Amino acid sequence: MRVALGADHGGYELKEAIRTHLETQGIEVLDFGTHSKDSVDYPKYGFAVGSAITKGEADLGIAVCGTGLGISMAANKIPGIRAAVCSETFSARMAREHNDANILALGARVIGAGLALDIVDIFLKTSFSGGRHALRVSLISNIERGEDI
Ligand SMILES: O=C[C@H](O)[C@H](O)[C@H](O)COP(=O)(O)O
Repeated sequence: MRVALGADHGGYELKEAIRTHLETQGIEVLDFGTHSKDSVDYPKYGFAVGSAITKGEADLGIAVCGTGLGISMAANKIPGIRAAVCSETFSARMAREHNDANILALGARVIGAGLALDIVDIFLKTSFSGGRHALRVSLISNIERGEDI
């Protein structure tokens, strides 16, 4: 599995912890920055993570900012991206099982690193369950294409 990782300055330290956590498990990480605590603009990093997925360079993504909100909003503007902000493990599991989310967004100013790493593990190990949920996800794609559903 290849995981695209990105963060702004608010998420930098958590991103570093996530990268170490994933690499320790032998998971390939594509780190799109940022690489310091200097102030940067979160849309660039949400775009980088989302683009890596839609280009097929990564299977899933993890995007971190202060709240997870701005970076997920930016990523969700890319057709085919379904970024979910999760602050607990149940939502992370459902984001994959029901919504086929391809980016996990985390708020480094919202939750601690211990919980964040549990959320990451659950997000990455859970598969989309398909079935009735596949139709619903396809309806989201229809909206992206400007179709009336
Ligand atoms: O949704 C946006 C993120 O939470 C940003 O990390 C946050 O807005 C950055 O704020 P500041 O520039 O005050 O560190």
